[in-house]
Amino acid sequence: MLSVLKVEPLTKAAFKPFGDVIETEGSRHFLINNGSTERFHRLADVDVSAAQGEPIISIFRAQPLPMPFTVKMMERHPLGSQAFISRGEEPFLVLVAPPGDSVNGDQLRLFLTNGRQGVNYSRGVWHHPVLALKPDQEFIIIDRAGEGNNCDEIYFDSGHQTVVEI
Ligand SMILES: NC(=O)N[C@@H](O)C(=O)O
Ligand code: NI
Repeated sequence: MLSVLKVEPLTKAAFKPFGDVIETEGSRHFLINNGSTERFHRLADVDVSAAQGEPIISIFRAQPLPMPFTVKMMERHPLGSQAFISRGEEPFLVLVAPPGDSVNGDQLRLFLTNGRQGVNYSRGVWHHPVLALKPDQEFIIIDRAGEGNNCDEIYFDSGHQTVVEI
């Protein structure tokens, strides 16, 4: 059986089961620095303290997958959240499924960011590794360093094929 995933626009409400949308639009903010700066405050929480984890900041330089592609696997980070913020105003794809012991193809949700949004996957949320849309697309990553296995992967058999195309 083959199903083609529908691309959804990324909104805070739609993404709530999976984590946070990191954006200025519609976000709480207030003036600081004597009125010269707007602070868009606590857009997401960095949840990495399980098993004495520590928050780290990295940069990913990613290459796009050829489109359309068949979803072969998903991963999750059971010990920490993971945030992706595109360094340029570049949209990217976000493929997620709710936390749980496994992933059914019909639980997959595919979002397209508007170029001014990042995402913070909550701990344990299934997601596809970063899905860049441009060559050498760079992302600022905020996630966990520390002991323990923080990456579970799940591979789909060829029975139910889910295709991503935009
Ligand atoms: N492996 C790694 O650091 N990146 C993945 O977790 C990912 O979500 O891209
Ligand atoms: Ni990840």
